[in-house]
Amino acid sequence: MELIDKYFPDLTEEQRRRIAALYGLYADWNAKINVVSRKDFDQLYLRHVLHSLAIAKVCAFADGARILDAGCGGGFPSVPLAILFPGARFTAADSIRKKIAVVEGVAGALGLRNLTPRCVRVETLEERFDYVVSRAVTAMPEFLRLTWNRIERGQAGSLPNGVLYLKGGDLAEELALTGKRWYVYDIPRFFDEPFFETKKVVYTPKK
Ligand SMILES: C[S@@+](CC[C@H](N)C(=O)[O-])C[C@H]1O[C@@H](n2cnc3c(N)ncnc32)[C@H](O)[C@@H]1O
Repeated sequence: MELIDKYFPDLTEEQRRRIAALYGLYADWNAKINVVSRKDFDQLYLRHVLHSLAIAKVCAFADGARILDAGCGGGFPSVPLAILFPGARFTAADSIRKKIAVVEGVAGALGLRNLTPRCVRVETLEERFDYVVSRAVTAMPEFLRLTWNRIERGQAGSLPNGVLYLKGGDLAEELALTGKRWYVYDIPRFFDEPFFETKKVVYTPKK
């Protein structure tokens, strides 16, 4: 929790309580359904919670913003973001039922009413979103094929609507293949921990 306080010193009591509760909730769920690699579970706050919150350092979502977490697995990045932005509305989508069961369990225990877990393939969704957030789902050209049509033009936060994706390593070639203009934010601009050394938030607006 100190790690989160270090970079997000202005959390409300409710946000702190919810973030602090994540460890116990994921520990219980992960014992039943493995959604967070057991070898990095003791680094849950660094590798999963803080990593997810890097998106918040790039874009602040307005109240009412509609955000899709495409391929959310156990709820990253959407669960930490939904705690941080209680006025925004998150849809956490994954095609694997047992992963969605974990997200339902965690969100239910936290009383996180601004997050809706959905067991669905994202390319079959019919509703529109202001932003798509994601981590570790598929290569970017394919990811955009799955999600781009779901995004509505506009601005429901500090950046124009678009895709915000957590990525690592050298991505110039992969991003170039999409034919879109990308803005790359190195996470070490926000967080000091060596874990983030090569990690980035990449963003493209829906124009
Ligand atoms: C490596 S996991 C990452 C999970 C989470 N985003 C994280 O970073 O912890 C990739 C997830 O994407 C989901 N996924 C892949 N393609 C999908 C699709 N077309 N629709 C919904 N979920 C998908 C998989 O089921 C899997 O849970």
